[in-house]
Amino acid sequence: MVSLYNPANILTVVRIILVPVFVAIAVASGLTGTGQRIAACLVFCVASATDYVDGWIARKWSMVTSFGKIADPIADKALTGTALVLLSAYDRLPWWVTVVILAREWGVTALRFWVIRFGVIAASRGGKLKTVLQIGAIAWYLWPVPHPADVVGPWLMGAALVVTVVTGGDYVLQALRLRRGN
Ligand SMILES: O=P(O)(O)OC[C@H](O)CO
Repeated sequence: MVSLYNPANILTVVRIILVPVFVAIAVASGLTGTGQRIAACLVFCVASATDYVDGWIARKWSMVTSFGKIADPIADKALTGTALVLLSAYDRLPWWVTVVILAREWGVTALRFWVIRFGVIAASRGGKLKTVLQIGAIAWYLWPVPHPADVVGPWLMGAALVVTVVTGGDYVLQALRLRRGN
């Protein structure tokens, strides 16, 4: 039996703990100032990197647990959701983008709990791609690049948005299949 307190799960918890650290830096600076934005971006990237490492550890040393399957996506959503809200609050990203992504993310989380009696909906390949795109787009928006001339950021965020919505629909179908028992 795999211990709950394994390195993969501990890294997931570290990611959750880094969320308030990221918020503190972002709020203290109002996401202005080159140094502060670089600091916020670096904390965000380190926290995001734990997502890759915990998954790798869990697979390599067979440390996949039900806790990890549920907590890992929640930790991702806490981090990316917080970053999106802050970017919108500081006028760096339109609110509608944040609202659509948050609705999908927390809708899928609610869906996971709704069907938990029937089985666990683990992160799909599309879900992982979505997370990579979201992290890349958010990091780009946090980094102090010249925004008026920036075309990369909106394209990255647009791609993240499309994959976010499409994979959300796929999870709805998975949940319905689980409930039907096939
Ligand atoms: O799309 P989700 O909800 O399965 O989330 C995917 C995870 O964030 C990948 O680590």
